[in-house]
Amino acid sequence: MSAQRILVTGGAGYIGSHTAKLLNSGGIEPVAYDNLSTGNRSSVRWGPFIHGDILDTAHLTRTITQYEPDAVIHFAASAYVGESVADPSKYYRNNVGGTLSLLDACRQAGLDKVIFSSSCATYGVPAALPIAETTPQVPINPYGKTKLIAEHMLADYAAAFGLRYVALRYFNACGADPDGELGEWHDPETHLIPRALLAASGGISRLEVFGDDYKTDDGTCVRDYIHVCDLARAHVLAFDHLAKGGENLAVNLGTGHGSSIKEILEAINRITGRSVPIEIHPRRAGDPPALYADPSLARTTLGFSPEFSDLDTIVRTAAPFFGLEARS
Ligand SMILES: NC(=O)c1ccc[n+]([C@@H]2O[C@H](COP(=O)([O-])OP(=O)(O)OC[C@H]3O[C@@H](n4cnc5c(N)ncnc54)[C@H](O)[C@@H]3O)[C@@H](O)[C@H]2O)c1
Ligand SMILES: O=c1ccn([C@@H]2O[C@H](COP(=O)(O)OP(=O)(O)O[C@H]3O[C@H](CO)[C@H](O)[C@H](O)[C@H]3O)[C@@H](O)[C@H]2O)c(=O)[nH]1
Repeated sequence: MSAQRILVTGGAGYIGSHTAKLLNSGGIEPVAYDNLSTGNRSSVRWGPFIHGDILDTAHLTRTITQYEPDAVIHFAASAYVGESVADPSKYYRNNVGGTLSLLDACRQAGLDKVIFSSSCATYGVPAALPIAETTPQVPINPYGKTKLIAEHMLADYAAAFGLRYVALRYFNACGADPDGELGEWHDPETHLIPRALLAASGGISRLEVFGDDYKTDDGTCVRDYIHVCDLARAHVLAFDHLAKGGENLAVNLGTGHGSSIKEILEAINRITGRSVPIEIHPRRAGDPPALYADPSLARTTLGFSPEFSDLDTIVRTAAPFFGLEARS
């Protein structure tokens, strides 16, 4: 059998680069295809880099024809909830138009396996917790809507053209490569944990905490934080699943456990010895109070369970990128 290879759209980004590293360590060559709009060229180190846009169907088709990958993992997208409310055009173009372009390139070039980055944002404000895959998907912002439309596109292409897919609905990605080779590098950074670490290290004066009057145990929002290395491994398992002829799937990737913002700040203090200066701000528009997964379907279908997703490991791996030492 020839060596295995996977096209990784968004391979210069945060989750894409961690996944590329893991693929490479398992003997699968990742071919990163990225326009570097939010990704970093320096994060592509484990396979070829193609500078291209997913909206360019002809370029994608040529790339697939040239490299003959066994599957594509489709990370490339715009991924800021707030920005999607302010500029829905960008999100429908890049996330819906871009996914359509990719699926058509796959069809033209005869590539039939797609692993897709979906999101718990497709559920909106869930009626009940934990969130199972059967929970109605009623997104409350354009970002979540574009991810849901892409899931519908996958199902329709599967029915009409025999496409095979796994849609992975990530909860909150966080943490960094334990070897220190990759981290979460966004500019501007909007995610909670990197911003809290920036505040702890003096990179910003304080963390703005968006709301402390939610109906949660301590008043702050609760999220299901999953380590990026666990997410990366789930993609490898999803590829194995499709390669073995497994059925099409849409599964949650979370831990099943929710952590509040205050618990995150306590973990940072425990691991780094630094306290995070904070300022309480009003609630951020569109933030559900609590989101956490029922992770059982990913376990039974893909054999996936998180290994790195306890708060201490998350902070311990992320802290060095902000010049903070983790206490042993
Ligand atoms: N980070 C999270 O917590 C989270 C949660 C749920 C889902 N997701 C999804 O996971 C995927 C990866 O997220 P991330 O956090 O690594 O984001 P990221 O911004 O670090 O990575 C996205 C990558 O896609 C590239 N890209 C964007 N538009 C492109 C285009 N038109 N053509 C080619 N490349 C393009 C960017 O340059 C970047 O390298 C996204 O689809 C995102 O929606 C992320
Ligand atoms: O400076 C900050 C940043 C965030 N938060 C709060 O921390 C929590 C987590 O916020 P993030 O921005 O880190 O993450 P989100 O839950 O908003 O978004 C993440 O999960 C979404 C699904 O709900 C999408 O998939 C999205 O791509 C992904 O970043 C929220 O309550 C937010 O209000 C703050 O208080 N201050």
